[in-house]
Amino acid sequence: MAVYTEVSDEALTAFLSAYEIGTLLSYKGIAEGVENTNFFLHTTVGSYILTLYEKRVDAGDLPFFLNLMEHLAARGLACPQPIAKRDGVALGELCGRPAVIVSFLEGVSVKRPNADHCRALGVALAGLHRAGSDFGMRRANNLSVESWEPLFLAAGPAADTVSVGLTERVRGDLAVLRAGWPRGLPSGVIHADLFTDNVFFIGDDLSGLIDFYFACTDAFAYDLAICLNAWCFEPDGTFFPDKGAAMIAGYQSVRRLLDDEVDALPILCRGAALRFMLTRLVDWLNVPPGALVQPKDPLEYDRRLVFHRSATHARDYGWVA
Ligand SMILES: Nc1ncnc2c1ncn2[C@@H]1O[C@H](COP(=O)(O)OP(=O)(O)OP(=O)(O)O)[C@@H](O)[C@H]1O
Ligand SMILES: N[C@@H](CCO)C(=O)O
Repeated sequence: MAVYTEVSDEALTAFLSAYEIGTLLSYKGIAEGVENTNFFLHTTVGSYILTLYEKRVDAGDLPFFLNLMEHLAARGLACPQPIAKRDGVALGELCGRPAVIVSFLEGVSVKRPNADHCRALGVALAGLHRAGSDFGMRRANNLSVESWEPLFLAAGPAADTVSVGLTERVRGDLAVLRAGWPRGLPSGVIHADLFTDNVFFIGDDLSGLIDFYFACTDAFAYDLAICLNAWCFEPDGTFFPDKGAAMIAGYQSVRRLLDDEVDALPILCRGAALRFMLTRLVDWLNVPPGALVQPKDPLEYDRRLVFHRSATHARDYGWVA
């Protein structure tokens, strides 16, 4: 359950009075997710998602995220659409937090994706990169390589209480990643958090993408690396080459990877794994008192890093020429 900010009936009713979405029938806090506070809203007009943005979302970035979702939907991508208030503005404030209502997407996320799911995700990811190619706004990735050492310092010596030797392992990764992080790769709008819980399927068909609140301007192949980490490993760190191969083939059926991107894939995957291990580690060590949230296990990504440290070529992830 990720509800960091409680919302009373009275506060929500007052908030909704600025919208033309009917009368509130019910609302419920949503269990999934760890970053923001989400409620399912059911009104006399339809179903919606109300999001109150929490610590990792800078209110100044919300126009980028909201305009991006509208831009992508206008190019046929199935993603939530911000609902504007009567004044034409989608961004509001509720219980002291920036708040937005978006359209509800049907579909379910898959907990254990198979190779077909991975292929479909690869196709959708490349489609997102293409649809975003003419988006007029930019946003730096504030969770890229430069942020990882400050994140690790925020975890501090308590890191080794989570896993013996974690500090030493992370220092080794940081040294390699800082020295070899690729620059100048083909870049543009990326999602940067396209985990299985942010992708919906109806039957075997991918039906929607959500949670664009880490979207930014960065290397397309880094987005693929994030997805390889999130979709092609077991929690114990086992990598499934058939899933990686399917995802990369799906991606390349829409957008072929350049040689530089292929060469960079192993270090991009290692960096992506470290990024999510570190944000999970900080959250694991800093659950706000009273927050209803189940933090995600950083060691799932510590175990993925064992695989990445030994990978030397994109072939290790299922890429074929
Ligand atoms: N537009 C939507 N339509 C349907 N369900 C949605 C929508 N947006 C969010 N949800 C539901 O709410 C859950 C949490 O949403 P979201 O992933 O955006 O929260 P979060 O805190 O950012 O989570 P994460 O940990 O993935 O970053 C989703 O897993 C999904 O079940
Ligand atoms: N999808 C992320 C949470 C949002 O950063 C994770 O699973 O660690």
